[in-house]
Amino acid sequence: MASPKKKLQGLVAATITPMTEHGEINFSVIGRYVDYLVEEQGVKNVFVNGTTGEGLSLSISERCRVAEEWVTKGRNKLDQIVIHVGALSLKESQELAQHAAEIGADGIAVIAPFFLKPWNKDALINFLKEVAAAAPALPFYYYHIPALTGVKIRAEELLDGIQDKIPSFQGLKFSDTDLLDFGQCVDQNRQRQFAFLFGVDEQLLSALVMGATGAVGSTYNYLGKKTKQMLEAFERKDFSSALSHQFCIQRFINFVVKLGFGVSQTKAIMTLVSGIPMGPPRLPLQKASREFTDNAEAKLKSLDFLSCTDLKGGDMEACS
Ligand SMILES: CC(=O)N[C@H](C=O)[C@@H](O)[C@H](O)[C@H](O)CO
Ligand SMILES: CC(=O)C(=O)O
Repeated sequence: MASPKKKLQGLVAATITPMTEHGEINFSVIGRYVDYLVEEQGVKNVFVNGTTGEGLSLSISERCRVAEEWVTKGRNKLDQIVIHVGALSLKESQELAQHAAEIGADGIAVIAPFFLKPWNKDALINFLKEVAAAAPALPFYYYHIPALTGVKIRAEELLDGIQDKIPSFQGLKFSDTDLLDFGQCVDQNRQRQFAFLFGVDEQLLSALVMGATGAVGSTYNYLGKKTKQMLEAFERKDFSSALSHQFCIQRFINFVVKLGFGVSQTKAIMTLVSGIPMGPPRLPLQKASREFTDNAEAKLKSLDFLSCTDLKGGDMEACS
């Protein structure tokens, strides 16, 4: 059985894949990106080539090169680097898993194949098992994101007996709002040392109550520090501060969701907050509009998520 050096816990940033204006991957800024996460956001775990990283929009060789760059630049700086290796083709997924093992990644994660879909638990488990077997020494995480894959097999059902089939199974990344399903994953696996990583950043506090051991999300790229304050308040059982922090984060996410929020917008926000050019997304996604970026910037400033000198105290709505 694969045994991670340390259980994956706390915040995990779902990394953005930086691109040039011409749509090529901008490998040159990944080193700076690692330093920014560690030094400015206090985030030391990353989830590479997932939804936010446009993993499914990259070629296999690009995915390998991105993974290599994170592993190289993250060495001695990051705690854990998990590579998403899900693909529609089992062969490609296995190739990516093997590659992740070769370069020394700390774990692999896989989504359900989403074009020709597994229609029941056994079909999905069989697919996942074959991918995991290509990198048997690497901790394996199932990435549950039914709204995007269309595969609605409940995580609770999938986890039942999963280690018998996939000995390297170490945890779940749960990107859904069904807290009954999530809570039952935790409740039914109490004896096992699984990582339960929640993936809906605006609802993380509810998932912590249900037993989440960590979180993977796009907003931890730029709200990592803020979210850590919430985790710390929760740890010390100061639930009223934890709730204030969650509401503060919600005010921002609610604002951008109403404007239309996705990977393109995440790239624009991260460029603003970190100063590192993340560039446009790759087609079929389209670049966030100037209007979006201006509105997001004003909101970030008023919530004090972005240092600013041009706002008067009266215009601020910063939370403690
Ligand atoms: C669909 C999607 O990309 N979900 C992300 C991770 O799973 C989240 O981090 C969201 O971006 C975040 O919760 C904001 O809605
Ligand atoms: C949010 C997340 O986990 C992803 O981008 O894959």
